[in-house]
Amino acid sequence: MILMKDVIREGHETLRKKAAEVTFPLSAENRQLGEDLLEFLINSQDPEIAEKYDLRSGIGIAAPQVNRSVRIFALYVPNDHGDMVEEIVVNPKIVSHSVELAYLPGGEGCLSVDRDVTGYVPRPQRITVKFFNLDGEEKKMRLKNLPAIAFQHELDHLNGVMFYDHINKDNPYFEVPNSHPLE
Ligand SMILES: O=CN(O)C[C@@H](CC1CCCC1)C(=O)N1NCCC[C@H]1C(=O)Nc1ccccn1
Ligand code: NI
Repeated sequence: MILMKDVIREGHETLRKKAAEVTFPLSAENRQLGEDLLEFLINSQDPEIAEKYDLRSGIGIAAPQVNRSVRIFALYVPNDHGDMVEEIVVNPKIVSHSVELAYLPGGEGCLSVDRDVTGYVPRPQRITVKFFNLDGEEKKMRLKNLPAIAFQHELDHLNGVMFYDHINKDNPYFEVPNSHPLE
């Protein structure tokens, strides 16, 4: 199982690399990696397991965060209806996005960042994405609000981008035009 000791922190060069696409059929280790990433999220949101193994709660985690520079991440995040978006995402692409932006009113954090970085991280509120599952089947999905923000935060990790790269330097709480805080 993935533990916090396996999560690399800012300053580690892998967090700034562009991760490589994976080919199908997946190698045994890439399939296991995808399963381990999702398992980490589920564990991290279980109070007993999280306390037992000292896990920081996560709604997403990307392979580069455990020092594997491949285009795989997992999501385990509630949508607006309270249903969990539970996905192992391989070779993702954003195919279209809204003009409207959204951001978490409390800003974003990251399991690879052991400090609070204040400021809004504006991202398209709605996205249409394409990716493959572990079996190489292509999936197309429309996401909005928290699942959309999480997907984009994880996709950033595959491109060596950290959430604070998006924060307006001059005014971290800059009310980005056409953007809405997620209530
Ligand atoms: O790359 C992946 N990571 O770095 C884990 C991050 C990913 C999320 C950050 C913003 C969007 C995706 C993560 O899940 N967190 N970051 C550290 C604090 C805890 C946790 C979090 O934001 N939880 C949360 C947020 C909103 C609602 C409910 N829970
Ligand atoms: Ni992160």
